[in-house]
Amino acid sequence: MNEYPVMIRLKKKKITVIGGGKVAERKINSLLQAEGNVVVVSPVVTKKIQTWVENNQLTWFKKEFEPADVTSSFLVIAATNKRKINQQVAEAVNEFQLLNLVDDPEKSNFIVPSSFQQGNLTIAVSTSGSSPGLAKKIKNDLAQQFDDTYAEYLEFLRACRDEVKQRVENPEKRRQVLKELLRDEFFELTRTGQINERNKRFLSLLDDEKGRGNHSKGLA
Ligand SMILES: C[C@@]1(CC(=O)O)c2cc3[nH]c(cc4nc(cc5[nH]c(cc(n2)[C@H]1CCC(=O)O)[C@@](C)(CC(=O)O)[C@@H]5CCC(=O)O)C(CC(=O)O)=C4CCC(=O)O)c(CCC(=O)O)c3CC(=O)O
Ligand SMILES: NC(=O)C1=CN([C@@H]2O[C@H](COP(=O)(O)OP(=O)(O)OC[C@H]3O[C@@H](n4cnc5c(N)ncnc54)[C@H](O)[C@@H]3O)[C@@H](O)[C@H]2O)C=CC1
Repeated sequence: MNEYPVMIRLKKKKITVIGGGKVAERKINSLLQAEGNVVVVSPVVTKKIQTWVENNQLTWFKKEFEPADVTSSFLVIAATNKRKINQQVAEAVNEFQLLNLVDDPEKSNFIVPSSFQQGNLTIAVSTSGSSPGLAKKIKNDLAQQFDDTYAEYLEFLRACRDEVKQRVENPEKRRQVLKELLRDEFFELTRTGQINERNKRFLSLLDDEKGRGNHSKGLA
């Protein structure tokens, strides 16, 4: 069976993590990056989780798991070191809730890939649980390759995309201009800091398309 990869928007969504150990800490770290409203249920938590509590970045219920803890959660992670407790969490959720058991991929309806972000670029690697360690290794290799030039390049591409949407009506021409921006030349001009030259070349692409001398406000 293949999983279906998605990018979930968690902003302000209630997320409940049962357990507050090393694995819970790792999952919470990325949930906070996504601005989820994180609630932790655990008698004990790591130092780092305590720091997040002190900084009001999450809510901690210092207690053992009870089924009522997960009734109103959008997403639930069972991350205790006790298999039996994690199974009880699985029994407490309904079929419409997102559920991850850190020790039982089969009973989870989602698993977490190894991922990193470089600006608006997200690279996520999954092995469907075959080897989380390999997923991490591949992610680390890719992180070397996709340096911060990509974040800057993506900002440029985003601005161009907005401009093209406004100014080029013909869908085929739109696609053509957007495709031209993926040429190595535009990446290299970004990498070497030749921003004026890069933006000028973009505008000339637009002018070519329109056949007249338009000038952009955003990227001129
Ligand atoms: C199925 C899945 C469910 C889930 O957690 O979503 C799952 C399950 C399990 N992991 C286990 C072990 C380890 N997990 C890691 C690391 C990560 N594990 C992550 C995800 C996933 N782990 C999901 C599948 C992802 C996929 O394959 O696509 C990452 C990618 C994401 C994250 O957790 O944020 C994160 C890397 C983060 C990063 O990039 O830094 C390491 C390495 C390390 O810690 O350095 C080890 C030790 C080495 C090893 O065992 O390989 C065990 C055995 C526990 C035991 O021994 O009892 C189970 C349980 C089982 O297999 O049944
Ligand atoms: N999916 C993954 O990426 C990985 C999963 N694992 C699995 O994750 C499990 C947890 O690992 P760690 O975080 O290292 O363990 P840990 O021992 O550091 O933390 C366990 C946490 O569970 C809490 N807990 C125990 N009983 C509880 C209860 N009744 N209600 C609420 N919280 C309770 C403890 O207070 C503690 O905070 C391991 O047993 C292992 O099977 C391990 C490595 C990676």
